[in-house]
Amino acid sequence: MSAVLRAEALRFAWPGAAASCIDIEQLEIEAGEAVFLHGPSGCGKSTLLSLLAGVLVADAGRVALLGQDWAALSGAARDRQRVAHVGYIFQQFNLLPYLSVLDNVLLPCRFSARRREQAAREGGARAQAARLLEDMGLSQALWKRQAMQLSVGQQQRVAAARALIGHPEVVIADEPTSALDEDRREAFLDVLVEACRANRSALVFVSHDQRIAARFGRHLLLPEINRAAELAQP
Ligand SMILES: Nc1ncnc2c1ncn2[C@@H]1O[C@H](COP(=O)(O)OP(=O)(O)OP(=O)(O)O)[C@@H](O)[C@H]1O
Repeated sequence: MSAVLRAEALRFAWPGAAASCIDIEQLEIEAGEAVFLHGPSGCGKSTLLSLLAGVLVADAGRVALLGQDWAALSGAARDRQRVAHVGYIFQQFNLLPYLSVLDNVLLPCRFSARRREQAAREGGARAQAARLLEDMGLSQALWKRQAMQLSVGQQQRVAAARALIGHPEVVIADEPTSALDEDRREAFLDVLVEACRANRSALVFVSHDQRIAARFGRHLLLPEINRAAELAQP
């Protein structure tokens, strides 16, 4: 089996912090796996996602995406690697506020030839963006609006469409359903989980919401693998 994400002897401390935030001996995530990552507030879930996606770089040990060690790349090369292979739904969405909804979704295809080529197999980037937005329940009337003019729940769904366009090998989602009502949440998960399953994208999904855990094939309680959390216990 080939892991799309692999962490070994991974250690990370936030600058100025007295102790490590992340200390994980080994973690492998395979293509097509749907991982529900959970644990108490502050246990390091978002930090781990940032390390897996090369937004943060390990202090010690290694994190590799598709066999490529993030630490071996320059900052610019990490950005290119991330946009080519990772769809990231941040807790704060990170949409470009003045760009239209549609242009936000198209961004990965603008910056990555790989994502563009993948989208081209399904009728082109614009057609795929349109399909994803429709699947997410965002009507065409919204597509030309600036992202900042959308509600929080609508922005979450735009961020998800942007993460999925061009079928990245890894989709990372940091509490992406927090602002959605129950119907929207279920529809959102239907689209996200099914898109990842169909494309064999690994999905790493952080949530406190145990009601949705059953949708995921693998459950990872972070304090069980994070020695830093264990050591931090009184
Ligand atoms: N930018 C930062 N600078 C310094 N410390 C940080 C930063 N971001 C997070 N931390 C610290 O790292 C620890 C883990 O935070 P993290 O956000 O990864 O936890 P989490 O499990 O995702 O929490 P939550 O469920 O509340 O979102 C916390 O102690 C937090 O204060």
